[in-house]
Amino acid sequence: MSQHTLFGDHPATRPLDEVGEVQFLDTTLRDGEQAPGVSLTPDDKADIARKLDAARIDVIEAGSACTGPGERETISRVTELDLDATVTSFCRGIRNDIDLALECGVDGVNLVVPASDRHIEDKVGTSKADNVQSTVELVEYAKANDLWVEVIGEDGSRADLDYLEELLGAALDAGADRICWADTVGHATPDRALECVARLSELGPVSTHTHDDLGLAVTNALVSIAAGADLVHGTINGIGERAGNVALEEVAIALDHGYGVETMELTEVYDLADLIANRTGIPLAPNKAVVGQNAFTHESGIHTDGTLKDDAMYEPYPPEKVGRERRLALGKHAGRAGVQAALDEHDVSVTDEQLSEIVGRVKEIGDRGKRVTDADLLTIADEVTGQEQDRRVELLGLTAVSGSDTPTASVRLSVDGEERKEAAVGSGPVDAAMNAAEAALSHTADATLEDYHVDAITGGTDAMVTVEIEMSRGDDHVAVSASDSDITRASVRAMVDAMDRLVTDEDETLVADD
Ligand SMILES: CC(C)C(=O)C(=O)O
Repeated sequence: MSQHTLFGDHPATRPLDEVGEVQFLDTTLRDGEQAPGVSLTPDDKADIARKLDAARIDVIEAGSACTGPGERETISRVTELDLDATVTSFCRGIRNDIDLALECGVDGVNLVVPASDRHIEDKVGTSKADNVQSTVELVEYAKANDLWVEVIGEDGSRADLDYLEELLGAALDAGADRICWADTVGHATPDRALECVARLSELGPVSTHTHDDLGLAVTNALVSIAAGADLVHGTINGIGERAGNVALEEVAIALDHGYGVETMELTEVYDLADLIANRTGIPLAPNKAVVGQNAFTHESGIHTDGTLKDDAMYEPYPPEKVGRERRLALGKHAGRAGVQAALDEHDVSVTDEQLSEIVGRVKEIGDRGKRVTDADLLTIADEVTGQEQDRRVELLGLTAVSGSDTPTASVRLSVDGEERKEAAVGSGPVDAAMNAAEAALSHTADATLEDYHVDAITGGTDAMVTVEIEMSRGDDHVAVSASDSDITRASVRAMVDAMDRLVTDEDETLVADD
């Protein structure tokens, strides 16, 4: 027996490293969109679906056709993309829901029928026998319309298991392609997941749909696979009702890293997570597994030193595997090795004594609860080495106007003593001001804004905000932060400071030729 058997030698489990193919059904566009406050436009759904397809997701549940005409338009946008993935709609146990799904041109339906007494009697108000009968008729109807059909027993983890077997067995007998065990309220412990999925997998192909209310969604998905499930439902970033669905990227990396089982294209994971965070407005927690900002960032002296000696010292797998890069951050736990590495990155040479002083000053900033950016480090290094340079790019003035008309902004900069003024429009005042600053600087140097991030430091409408940006120019990267009570001013100041750092080559002429 393999060492990789969950629950030891429980007769109902199979070794995860011997499971062969495991498919993914992504429900970011349906269960993910059911997270409070999330509403995706047709363009959002089309962009996300394209990315999911590029990441080799097998089935994309594009929405619930019964929601209304707007939702049907978004599902149709996805079906028109002609993706490799099977595209489905969620349908309640109502014939009209299947008709509405057919109008959207889907390949299949995820037919949800009640499974627990609570759902059958108190929610739907039917009997167990009628529920089986209507499920059979709905499956036959959907199959007669050439649809791929998965039948999901809602609240399956709280259902009577004998009844769940009867219901889903009848669905398979009526022609359903697969059945799904749903832990609708994230209530199951791993042993309950094992018991249910093992029994259902005796009937035919089984999917698993787990929620994270007990923080067990990934565990229960893995246990389900060990018990016989061969398709996992989930969302990217784990968004979804309440505490969310299982995060597919976490299941994917656990299967790959722990058991050598391949599922989705892992190198697409980070871009996908970023896109979904942006479009749904649900940010990624910094400590989120796989895709959080800190997942491959090392700050403490001991970890940075270890990582510089051996990349794998404090990482289970390399960041490139999931489309990311490793970062070494500076803060109160910084050590000499980390600071030296950061200085090397910016080609700054210092003596041992100067390094000690720089480390001390970096720690002081960290002790005040602040992150130490590249710009902070370079300013400290300039002061400690006595090589303070005159600024070459400075912000002289900024005006931004927003209201019911298109937001506009103008900025006035000094570049090597020459005054530059530009105006621009944007999607908001910050965007307009950043566009204006970019226009004023573009005669100077081609730089790219890589990252932009805002944090409110205090509460209230007069909150201080810190804007952190990362810019690159050729091979040079610089991270800069600026704090202000005005978010537009903080953004432009950060951008101008970053440019000032990126154009310090002494031989470069910044004044435009007229
Ligand atoms: C599959 C369906 C009904 C679902 O979202 C759930 O049970 O959580």
